[in-house]
Amino acid sequence: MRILVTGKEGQVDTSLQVLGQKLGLEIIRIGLPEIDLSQPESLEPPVREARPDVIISSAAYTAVDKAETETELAQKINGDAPGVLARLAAELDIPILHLSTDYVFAGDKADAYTEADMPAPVSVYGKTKLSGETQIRAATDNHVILRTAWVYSPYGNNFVKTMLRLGETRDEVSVVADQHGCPTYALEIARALLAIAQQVVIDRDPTIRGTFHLTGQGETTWAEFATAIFKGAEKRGRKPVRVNPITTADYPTPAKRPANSRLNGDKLDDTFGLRLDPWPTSLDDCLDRLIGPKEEDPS
Ligand SMILES: NC(=O)C1=CN([C@@H]2O[C@H](COP(=O)(O)OP(=O)(O)OC[C@H]3O[C@@H](n4cnc5c(N)ncnc54)[C@H](OP(=O)(O)O)[C@@H]3O)[C@@H](O)[C@H]2O)C=CC1
Ligand SMILES: Cc1cn([C@H]2C[C@H](O)[C@@H](COP(=O)(O)OP(=O)(O)O[C@H]3O[C@@H](C)C(=O)[C@@H](O)[C@H]3O)O2)c(=O)[nH]c1=O
Repeated sequence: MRILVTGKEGQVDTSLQVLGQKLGLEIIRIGLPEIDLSQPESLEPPVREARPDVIISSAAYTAVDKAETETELAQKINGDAPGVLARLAAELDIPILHLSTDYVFAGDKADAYTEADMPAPVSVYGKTKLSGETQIRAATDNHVILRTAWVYSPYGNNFVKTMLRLGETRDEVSVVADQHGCPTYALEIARALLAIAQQVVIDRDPTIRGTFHLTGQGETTWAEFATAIFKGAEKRGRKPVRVNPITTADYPTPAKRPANSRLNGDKLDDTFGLRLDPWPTSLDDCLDRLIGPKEEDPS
């Protein structure tokens, strides 16, 4: 099976490459400089040439705060490029898997969001990602849109790596404690994407198409997540770092973020029999890869 993936240095595309190689799958990654999603038509030649069995649309403009001022660029990359990719998938009569985000939701719901809930993004990033979803749905029914959240991994940039970097020079870090979500490990996303890709390539059943939520099991806040990262790092020989829990108002940012962006993953489990590992289990694996194994307990 030939799997075309957009993105070359990102968290999910690298995880797909790492896992795909292990499983003996042919992963073809396309990205800068040969294609530039801000010029979506640049996708056409490499996609046609690759003749893939399935497309995974992973690349995106993910700088949430910068998107507030680079609105047009974010719209081209997150909104229009997935639309072009989906039209190409339709023309080639192949399925497209696309990653979207928890930030399509406003964050004012008390419970975890389901696929039946109405998106109402509060940031430019969220709005442009929602536009990508809409353009994909308009282009082809042969799609699987997977909304994920709070992605971390040994690759690219993410919150875990930011905390570890800050912890090198500080004894205390202030982190917001009133935003709730589900940290998700990119290698687990890759595992799910490859399993779903294999199913949709051989099975045209419309019930395994549509929109699904895909996050690590469990929920937390950024402050609790940071605490777990520093505890895990300490078990691997790093110095202790205290987390000072603060409110969103104490940490002003250009982009507004949802207070609650927890996603309910039941539909994915019911449809594909897939549940990702709990986030603390995946965080352990990520820290093993970033720092090394836990030190022996002397007792
Ligand atoms: N990160 C997160 O917390 C979350 C991510 N998602 C979604 O999951 C998907 C994967 O995210 P993740 O792997 O973390 O993203 P990353 O930011 O790690 O990677 C994004 C990839 O997109 C590429 N890219 C950006 N701009 C362009 C462009 N103009 N032309 C070609 N390629 C470009 C980047 O290339 P380069 O490195 O060269 O810039 C990089 O390979 C995205 O669709 C994202 O919206 C959803 C929820 C949470
Ligand atoms: C670095 C830092 C961040 N924060 C806050 C800011 C923010 O509210 C929260 C997370 O910060 P970040 O900027 O790392 O994360 P952010 O860019 O908001 O992450 C989002 O990325 C996009 C791509 C998504 O799709 C989302 O699911 C989500 O993962 O933590 C602190 O409170 N203290 C800190 O020292």
